[in-house]
Amino acid sequence: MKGFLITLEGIDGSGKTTQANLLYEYLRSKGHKASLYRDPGSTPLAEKIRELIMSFSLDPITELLLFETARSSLVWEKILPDLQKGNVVIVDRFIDSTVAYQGYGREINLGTVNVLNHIATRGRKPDLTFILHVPLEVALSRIGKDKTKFEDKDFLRKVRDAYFLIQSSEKERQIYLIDANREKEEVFKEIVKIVESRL
Ligand SMILES: Nc1ncnc2c1ncn2[C@@H]1O[C@H](COP(=O)(O)OP(=O)(O)O)[C@@H](O)[C@H]1O
Ligand SMILES: Cc1cn([C@H]2C[C@H](O)[C@@H](COP(=O)(O)OP(=O)(O)O)O2)c(=O)[nH]c1=O
Repeated sequence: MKGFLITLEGIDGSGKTTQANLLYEYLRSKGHKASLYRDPGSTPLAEKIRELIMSFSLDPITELLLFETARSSLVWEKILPDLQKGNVVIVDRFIDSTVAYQGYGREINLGTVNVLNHIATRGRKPDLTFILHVPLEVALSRIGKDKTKFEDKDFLRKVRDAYFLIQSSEKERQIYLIDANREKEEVFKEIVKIVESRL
């Protein structure tokens, strides 16, 4: 399989974007061809869809389909071509977010979520996934006052538990649970060690 796909997952405020940026800069400094994307987003269409998702109150299925449409655009326009070129592709959120937020969080049938994830990604699974774990109170204090519709404590508790279930059930994948309630540099050291052992 060409290229290497790394995804960062975890509840809002767990530090994914911070670690994704650090990893991208690190890999480039080591001479790797690397790409950094966010899901939903990173194509003109997916960025528009991101705005729609965040600004409308949506029923769960419409929300699910919008996330999957954005992902399809990102996978087709960016991720698959970059992997084909042999890049290390880092994505801030991916399929596990949909299982956690729409599957467990919004209680949509998991089979439906998995089928749509498979269609949107053309079956390309991540080669390595980090789930960043922080206590809910820490995540909420990092987010601050400007909370989105996904950043309610009870909802995030369900999402947090879902990530634990994903990590313990998807045995055929490389999924690492990372204690992200530490200094950014400490968290990053652990991530880099794992990435280097896999590349
Ligand atoms: N290890 C950390 N310790 C303390 N604050 C952090 C840490 N990692 C990230 N932050 C801060 O928490 C906030 C959310 O981080 P971010 O990386 O955007 O998380 P996410 O992408 O998971 O929502 C930001 O203000 C960021 O600077
Ligand atoms: C990718 C994805 C994100 N989301 C949610 C999680 C986030 O609250 C929101 C926007 O993502 P994002 O801004 O990347 O999250 P964060 O606040 O952690 O930086 O979309 C889903 O509900 N399902 C999905 O499939």
